[in-house]
Amino acid sequence: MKILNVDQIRALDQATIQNEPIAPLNLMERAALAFVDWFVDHFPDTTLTKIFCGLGNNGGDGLAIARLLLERQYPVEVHVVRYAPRESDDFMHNHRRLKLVTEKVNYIEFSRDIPALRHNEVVIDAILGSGLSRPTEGIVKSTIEAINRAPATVVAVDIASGLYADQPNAEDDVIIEPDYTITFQLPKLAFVLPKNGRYVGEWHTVDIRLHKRYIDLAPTPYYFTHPREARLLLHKRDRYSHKGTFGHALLLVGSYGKMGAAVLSARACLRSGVGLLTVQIPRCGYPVLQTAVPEAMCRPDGHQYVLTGPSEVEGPPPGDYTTVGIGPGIGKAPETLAMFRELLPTLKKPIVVDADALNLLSENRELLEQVPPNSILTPHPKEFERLTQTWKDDYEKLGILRDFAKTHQVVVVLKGAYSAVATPAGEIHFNGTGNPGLSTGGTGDVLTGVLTALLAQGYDPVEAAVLGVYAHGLAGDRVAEQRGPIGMVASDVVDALRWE
Ligand SMILES: NC(=O)C1=CN([C@@H]2O[C@H](COP(=O)(O)OP(=O)(O)OC[C@H]3O[C@@H](n4cnc5c(N)ncnc54)[C@H](O)[C@@H]3O)[C@@H](O)[C@H]2O)[C@@H](O)CC1
Ligand SMILES: [K+]
Repeated sequence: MKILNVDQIRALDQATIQNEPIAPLNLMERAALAFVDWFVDHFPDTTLTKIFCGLGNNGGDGLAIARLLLERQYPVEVHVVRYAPRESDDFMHNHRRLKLVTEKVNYIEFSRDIPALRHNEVVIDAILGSGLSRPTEGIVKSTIEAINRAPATVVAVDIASGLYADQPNAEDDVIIEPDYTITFQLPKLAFVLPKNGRYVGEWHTVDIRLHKRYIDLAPTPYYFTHPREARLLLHKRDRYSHKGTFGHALLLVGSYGKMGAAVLSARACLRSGVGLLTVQIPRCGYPVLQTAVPEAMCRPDGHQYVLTGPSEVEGPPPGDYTTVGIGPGIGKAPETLAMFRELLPTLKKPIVVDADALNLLSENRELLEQVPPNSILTPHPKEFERLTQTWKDDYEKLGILRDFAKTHQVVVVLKGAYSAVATPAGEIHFNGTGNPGLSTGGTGDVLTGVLTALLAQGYDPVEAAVLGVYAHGLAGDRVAEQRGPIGMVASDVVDALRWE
């Protein structure tokens, strides 16, 4: 699904109002209803709910939510933060409507008006939404600080008050730290940026039937991979297919002391549907690989400890394989660099480049030009920084990422929470699967195996990256569900891969 910027979100609201057509007040009612449906499902017990409203349309949503919850017998307290003399029209309409249901609306003008908040209460934050245009200050700031100090559960309407939807906040901005964000229709860019984690919490979109045609036509470089979209990428298997149909991949992996990386990438490659797999490892890894991964063919390198290229076992040149995956555990020995340098010009089809192969690229930048177009590079942020430059915030990082993918015509998977897949066309697809349990040694090697397998099966490289990252994260989520994230190891992730 698309991620739109604030101007586009505003235009989308207007397009919905004009084209459906629907009165703005009714659209607000629809948004409030969608929020309340989620809320009632999630908080079925009628705990005391304190709703904090600003004076714009986010506040209007809050007032409508208050009325709808009161109608459902929820004990609700409304607190309007009166930071300015004027309210929006739809705020005023909803204020009048609320007054028909309850007399009790509280106003916060001074700090002493801020109510106490207890741990068994739920706070709904409807102070500021996507209309945020400056840092929070005065009574808005004090109210947010009080909410953040409180032990109550906090649910933000649309976006946490004080958080910009599509531009960086200053370090000292005061922003709501919600447990949940319930946002309308589409996620906001701010939600998928690592620095904002605590200003988003767990986020969900609720459908308020905004104008589909506007969304379809709106230009944006940013996408979030919906599970439905990821599943659609999966190739169906013909019952008459044979192992040749799914390609023959070559993995160049491992070195003395890092043969685990070779095993993990090989096992993940096989578990991701590759037809045939050959793994080239330094000679010392031969018994390891033949024992741990009997399904793979093995090409022992001429060198005992590191990869150098030549092998005693006859085989086609790397360029003849359907694809090549290189990097996990290979180290940076001069002989390995020499091999890499010789190898690249012989490859014409997209490959997967990871780990130490990326570090070799950073240290020998002229090699970047030799990487076959549409190859997939899978750096974590440190590796990406070495490949490019440092950034001052997540937004600048996205710019650098898009430029890099476009300039070098490669697909870059920037790993982390919400891994970002940058395409040669300059788009970025954020992934939502995965959990902190994946921050453990070897999970990157697993991803290399997954992506290599998908390329071998003929997936378009962008689709391979989007689907592979999604499936890898989902496997991690399955493991975390079964055994918790802390004890998760990379082999578990291999075993939990499923393609359906
Ligand atoms: N436009 C629509 O049709 C819909 C809008 N919806 C809601 O409307 C929200 C956007 O509403 P608004 O555009 O009124 O904006 P907000 O409610 O976010 O902000 C209200 C006003 O506060 C002022 N403001 C900005 N930064 C401030 C700050 N730091 N301190 C104090 N005041 C500040 C701005 O002048 C803005 O007009 C969305 O987040 C969403 O919750 C929903 O009802 C869905 C439909
Ligand atoms: K809000």
